Amino acid sequence: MSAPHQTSVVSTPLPLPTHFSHAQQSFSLKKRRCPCSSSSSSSLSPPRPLSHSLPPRPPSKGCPPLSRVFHHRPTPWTPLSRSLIESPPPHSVYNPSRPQTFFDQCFTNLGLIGRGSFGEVFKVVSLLDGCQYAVKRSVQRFRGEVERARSIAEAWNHEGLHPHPYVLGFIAAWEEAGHLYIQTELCLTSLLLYAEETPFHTGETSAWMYLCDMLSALDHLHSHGFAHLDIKPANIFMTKSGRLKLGDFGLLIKLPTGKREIKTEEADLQEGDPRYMAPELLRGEYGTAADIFSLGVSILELACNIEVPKGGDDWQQLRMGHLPAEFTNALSEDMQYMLRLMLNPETCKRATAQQLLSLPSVCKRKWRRQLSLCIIESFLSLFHWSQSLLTAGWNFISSLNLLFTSVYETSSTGTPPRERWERDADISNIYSDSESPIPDYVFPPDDPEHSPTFTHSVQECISVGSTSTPLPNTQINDTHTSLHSKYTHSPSRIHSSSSLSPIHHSSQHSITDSPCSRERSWIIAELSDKSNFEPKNLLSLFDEATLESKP
Ligand SMILES: Nc1ncnc2c1ncn2[C@@H]1O[C@H](COP(=O)(O)OP(=O)(O)OP(=O)(O)O)[C@@H](O)[C@H]1O
Repeated sequence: MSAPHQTSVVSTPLPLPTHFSHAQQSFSLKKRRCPCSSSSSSSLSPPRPLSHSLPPRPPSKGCPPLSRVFHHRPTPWTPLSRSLIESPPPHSVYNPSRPQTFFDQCFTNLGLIGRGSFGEVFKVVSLLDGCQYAVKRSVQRFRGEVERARSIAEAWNHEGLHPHPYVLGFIAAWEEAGHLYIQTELCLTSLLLYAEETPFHTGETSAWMYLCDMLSALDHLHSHGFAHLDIKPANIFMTKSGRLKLGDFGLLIKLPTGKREIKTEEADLQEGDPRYMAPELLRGEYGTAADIFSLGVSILELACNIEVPKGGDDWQQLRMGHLPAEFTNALSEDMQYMLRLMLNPETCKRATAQQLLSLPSVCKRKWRRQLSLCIIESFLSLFHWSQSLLTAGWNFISSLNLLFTSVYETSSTGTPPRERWERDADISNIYSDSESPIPDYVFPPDDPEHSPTFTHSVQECISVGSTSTPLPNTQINDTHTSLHSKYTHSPSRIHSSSSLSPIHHSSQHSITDSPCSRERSWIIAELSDKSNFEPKNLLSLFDEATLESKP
C-alpha cells in the first residue's frame, strides 16, 4: 500500500492458510448485488466478464456418493432444546403417529428466505402461537457423529445465551430424519445482504449505528463468559425496525470463569471467515478480543463501503495494525480512532466492548440510536396493534354476518322465501299441461327424501349464471356435483336412466307437436344427460331452445 500507515509494524508476517492464496488479495470497492442479476441476461446486455473464482471441485470418483453409503433411515423426532423437552407441543398440534414431520405439523411454511453453507432458512407461522419465526434446517443429513455433534452444538450454544435485545432470540431446536432444525426469532434480512442491496445505508453514519448495536451484543456475550468467534455482517441480522441482532452461534465458546481467552490445546476449535479473522486466532489464542477485531473489520468494510481481502499483503497489513488509509482518510477522526482501538494487533492493547461503549463518541450515538429504535418500534407495534384490532373487528362482523345468514338459511329451509316459490311456480307453469313429466315423476309429492333437495338443486341450477342474487350459502359447484352424484349413484327413481328414458322418449315424440313441448323435452333431455348437465340461465335456455326451433 502506498499510503502511510498509522501504527507500528509487527515484523513477522502471519502464516496464511494455503487455500487463501488464490483469494482476493487487496481491498476493493464493494461489488453490488444487482437486483436484475438473478434474471437471465437479455441479448442486448454486454458479455459477462470471465469469472476469476476457482471452479468447484470435480466430484470424487473413488467412492460412491454418501447417500449410498449412509442409507436414509428416517429417525424419529428428537427434541434438542430445553424449551421443547420441558414443554412439548400438545397432541392436538403434534401427533407422532401421523406421517407428517414435526415441522409440517407444527408450522405453516411461508417460503424460503435464505440459504447458507449449512442450512436453508424458512419463514414460518407457528401453529402453537400464530407468530412468525425463522426455521433453519440443515441441508445435509449428518454424515457422522462428529458432524452431528457440531451442528447440535450451535443450537445448544444459542439456547445457553441469555436473551438480549441485540442477540437473535432462540425458540427451539429438534432433530428429525437426520436433519437439525433451529427455530429463531424472524428478522428481515442479514446485514450483509442489507448493505449490498441498499448501498445508501452504508457509510459512516450507518456504521456508527451498527457499531453501537453490536458493541451492546458483544458486551452482553463477553460479560457472560462467551466468545462468538465468527463475527461478520453475514451473521448479523436486521429486524423490521432496523435493530441489529447477532446470530449464528456455531463457533461460540464458553470461556473458563475469569478468563478472556483460551489456547488451542484446551479445545478443538474451528476457524471462522478469514476476512474477519483476528490475528491471534492463527496463534491458537481464542477469546473475546477476537470478536472485537472481527467487529472492527466489519465496521471498516461498512463505513468505507469496501470488500476486505481474504488473504495477501493487505490482509497481513491489516493484522499488523495498518488501516487502508486511501479509504479510511475519508472517515471522521472519531471513527478512525475507534477502528484503531478495535484493530490493534495485540490483544492486551485492544479495547474491550465495555471500554468502547464508555467512550463519549459512542455514548452519545448509542443514546440517539436507542431513542430512534424506541420510536420506530413503538410506531411499528402501534401499527401492528391497530391492524390486529381491525382484523378482529372484521372477523367479528363476518361472524355476525355468518350467524344471520345461517339463521336466514334455517328459516328458508322450512319455508322457502316467496321469491323461490314464485320461481318454482314459473317453472311448473312450463310443465302445466298433462304431458309434464317432472312434477309427478321427478318430485314425488310424498317422497321427503327427494323432493326438497332436488327442487333446490334444480332451482339452483337454473338460477346459476342468472343475474339474480344467489341465495346465501348457495354452493354452486356442489349443486352440480350433488346432482351428478344423484343421477349417477343413487338408487332412487330419478337417477335411473331407465326411469328417465321413457319420459325422454315420450317428450321426444312430442317434439314436433308444439314449441312448448319441444322446449320442455329439451330441458328434460338436459336434465337426464348427466355429463351435459350444466347450470344455465333460464332465459338463455329459452333463447337456445327458440333458436333451435327455428328452421
Ligand atoms: N432469523 C432469521 N431471520 C431472517 N432471515 C434469516 C434468519 N436466519 C437466517 N436468515 C437468512 O438466511 C440466510 C442463511 O442463514 P445462515 O447464515 O444462518 O445460514 P448458515 O447455513 O448458517 O450460513 P453460514 O454457515 O454460511 O454462515 C441468511 O443470509 C439470511 O438472509
